[in-house]
Amino acid sequence: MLSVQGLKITRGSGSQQHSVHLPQLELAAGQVLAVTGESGCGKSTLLEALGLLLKPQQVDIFQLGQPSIDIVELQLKQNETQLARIRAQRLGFVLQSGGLLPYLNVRDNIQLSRRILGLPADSERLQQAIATLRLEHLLNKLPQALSIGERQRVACLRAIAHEPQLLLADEPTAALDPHSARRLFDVFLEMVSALQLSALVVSHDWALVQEFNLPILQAHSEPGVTTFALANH
Ligand SMILES: Nc1ncnc2c1ncn2[C@@H]1O[C@H](COP(=O)(O)OP(=O)(O)OP(=O)(O)O)[C@@H](O)[C@H]1O
Repeated sequence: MLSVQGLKITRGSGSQQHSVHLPQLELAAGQVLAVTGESGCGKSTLLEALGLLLKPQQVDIFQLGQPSIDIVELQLKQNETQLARIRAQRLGFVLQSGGLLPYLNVRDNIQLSRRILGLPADSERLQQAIATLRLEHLLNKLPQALSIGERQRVACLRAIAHEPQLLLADEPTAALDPHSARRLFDVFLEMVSALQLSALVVSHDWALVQEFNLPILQAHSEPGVTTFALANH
């Protein structure tokens, strides 16, 4: 669950300044939104703010998870310890860069977030997802021995392995062929439904977004300002 009102983030300064606004967003458990907009409009910036990696200049309401936590209060109090704990427990990230740890094999990369939280390293759900994404034969390999697309699939699985409440994925299918991209979305949506996560997925893949009938959070850009709002279906 995610509830946000009056979110503003400003990056850069002077003529390079760029503001990203999210006037309102309510995301229920089990709901997925596709985030779309042109390159440089602020999609990653928005995800970083919702992922507590970037503190917004302004935000009126920012509630996260179940039971709901008041992020505004924690940010006002600069309670970095608690914010870091929420990031680790409740959030899952798929970064554009993949972000796998190069010295851990695929199995350890996937299990890392579970181990950090003291959960059993493996779970039946995780095994199933590994099988669906056809990653079994890669489990003992290091990331450098994987193709870009394989790394991206591992990064996606790692983001949901600890069963977070909010998944933030930045172009998770960018490096995948259409068939693998579809399979990845299948796994995502299955996990979202099974775990009752909320998810925001940045995607330029219109065909995929339409095929899965995802509601869209659309960027509306003017010079120096981007506003995100739900698109009418
Ligand atoms: N660390 C930073 N410091 C200052 N400005 C930044 C920083 N990161 C991004 N920007 C600027 O903020 C704006 C939004 O960037 P952002 O990466 O969020 O866009 P995006 O929509 O995700 O782009 P893309 O689709 O190309 O990944 C851009 O003008 C970018 O140059």
